[in-house]
Amino acid sequence: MLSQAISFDRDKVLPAAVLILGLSAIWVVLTVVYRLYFHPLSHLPGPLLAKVTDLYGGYHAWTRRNHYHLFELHKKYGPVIRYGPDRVSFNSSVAVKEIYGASKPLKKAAGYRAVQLQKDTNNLFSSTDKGFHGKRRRILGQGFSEQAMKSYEDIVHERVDKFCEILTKEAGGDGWGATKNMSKLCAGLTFDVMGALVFGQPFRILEDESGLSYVIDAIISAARSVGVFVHLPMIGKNEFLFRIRAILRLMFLSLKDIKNIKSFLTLSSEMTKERADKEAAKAAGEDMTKANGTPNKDILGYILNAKDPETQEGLNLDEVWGEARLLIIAGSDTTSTSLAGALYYLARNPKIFERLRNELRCAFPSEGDIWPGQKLSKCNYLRFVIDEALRMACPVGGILWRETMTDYMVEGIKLPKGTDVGVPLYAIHHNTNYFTDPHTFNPDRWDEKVVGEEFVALGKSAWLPFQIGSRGCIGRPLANMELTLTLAKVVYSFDMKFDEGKESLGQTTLSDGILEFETRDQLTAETTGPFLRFKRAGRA
Ligand code: HEM
Repeated sequence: MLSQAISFDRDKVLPAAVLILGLSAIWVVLTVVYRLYFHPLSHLPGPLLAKVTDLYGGYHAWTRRNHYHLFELHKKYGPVIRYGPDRVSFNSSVAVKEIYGASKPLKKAAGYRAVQLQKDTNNLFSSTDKGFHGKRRRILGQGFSEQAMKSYEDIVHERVDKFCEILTKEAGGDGWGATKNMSKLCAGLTFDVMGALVFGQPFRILEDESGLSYVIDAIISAARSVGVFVHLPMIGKNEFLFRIRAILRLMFLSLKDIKNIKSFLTLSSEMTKERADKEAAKAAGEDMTKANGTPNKDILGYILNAKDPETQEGLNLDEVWGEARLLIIAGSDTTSTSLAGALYYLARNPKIFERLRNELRCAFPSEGDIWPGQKLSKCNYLRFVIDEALRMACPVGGILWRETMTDYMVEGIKLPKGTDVGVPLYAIHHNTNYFTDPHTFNPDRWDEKVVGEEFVALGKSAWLPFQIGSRGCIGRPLANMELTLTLAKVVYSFDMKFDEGKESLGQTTLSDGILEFETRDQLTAETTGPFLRFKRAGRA
């Protein structure tokens, strides 16, 4: 009986399986042939596999060297590459304007849904809907106004001073402090600043007192999967894959990572609730303390009270929590990468370091006089050093995909509706059409008096660490405040040198043997080092 049943099943199942396999194989072959020879983008150059499947880009995102890979590919294939069946990468400033400029018929690509932090709640960063984004940006924008920025100065200043204090902690008889892994220390600073600015209380990671340094690990590990998913449009487009993305994420996480992420979720939820309760308990404005004659608040203080100027709607607690987490994530890694990058290039270039110190010492009688504001923004060389660090070690070095909402032309190339397009930031920042010797750290390239107005304008057209347009970085003024203040204070007061045994850590060698500070791209970046030692410097 049993053998009869099996043979009966086999008689039916086998041909069905063969049929399904056969049809699938035909479907795969037809899809490949279509994508290679008949697709509207089939005439564009690019790696064969990328033309056939998005898994090619997904794989390179997984290696976290996608930005370096795109740079090499553009060198090989030219300014336009097909980097997925329906994806095109452009390496030109014309494309920057046509893709990211204001009022273009493009929106964030479907891959961004992967950045959605809560199940069904979008945030400012993840939303692909222009209407939703406009409303949300009007609300969050109130936490980044000029007046708001002024009110944050005290908090940032306090954390930067703590950062400086740590540099020569444990100094020996020769005055040189113990070696510091600057990626770690800069992350401590920027996470502390974001904790203080978002929730009104620093995480105190710098002091290593609070036991909250796991927050950094949690965010870095969570970013790994996001950095891959954002390059896999199927995760945003296919509802099933989108719903199971939490399970897919497990492939990128260890048990420790999961524990850290869970703890961060609980912590941020509790801090948001606590902050909202405080705000509710007081009349608006009652919790302001005076600093420099301006009201002192944190970002949640603004967000909790903010209303969309057009609709008068505010955010509910869940939405506030989502935005709070987004701000911690978006505002910490990015700024710490730029800071670590700038310190790496300053340590590598003692003449540039000295010139910067001279500028600062002429501008300020003592370190204590360094404060955000006009005097600091007039330090042009400091600005050039930061802009150059943001070019070389761009914290978001990959490609930020946008989807065409109609048939659309970029660089004269007709793209069907639904095509993902973008400009890879690392690649354009190292494009010789805009930057001579692009792998050389040269702040003078931003000085009109040295290279001329035209040349600076050319560079600026291809410099977009904060992205441009309506989806550009909302936190740019805050990042600028942190970067200028920290670098000014460090360079003003400290000598620095590499730890000789660890000098080569945290660097990468590109294909032609060029050495650079390594950024491991996972939408934002993970970095190591530089490993530096500091000593309080006397005044000549
Ligand atoms: C040097 C530091 C920073 C760099 C290089 C940077 C870079 C960027 C870039 C390239 C984008 C566009 C991303 C995209 O199109 O997908 C962006 C967006 C964003 N950034 Fe930053 N960022 C920095 C610091 C900050 C800080 C300090 C904050 C918050 C306090 C912040 C919050 C955000 C938010 C919320 C968005 C989404 C804006 C929107 O879609 O409207 N960033 N950033």
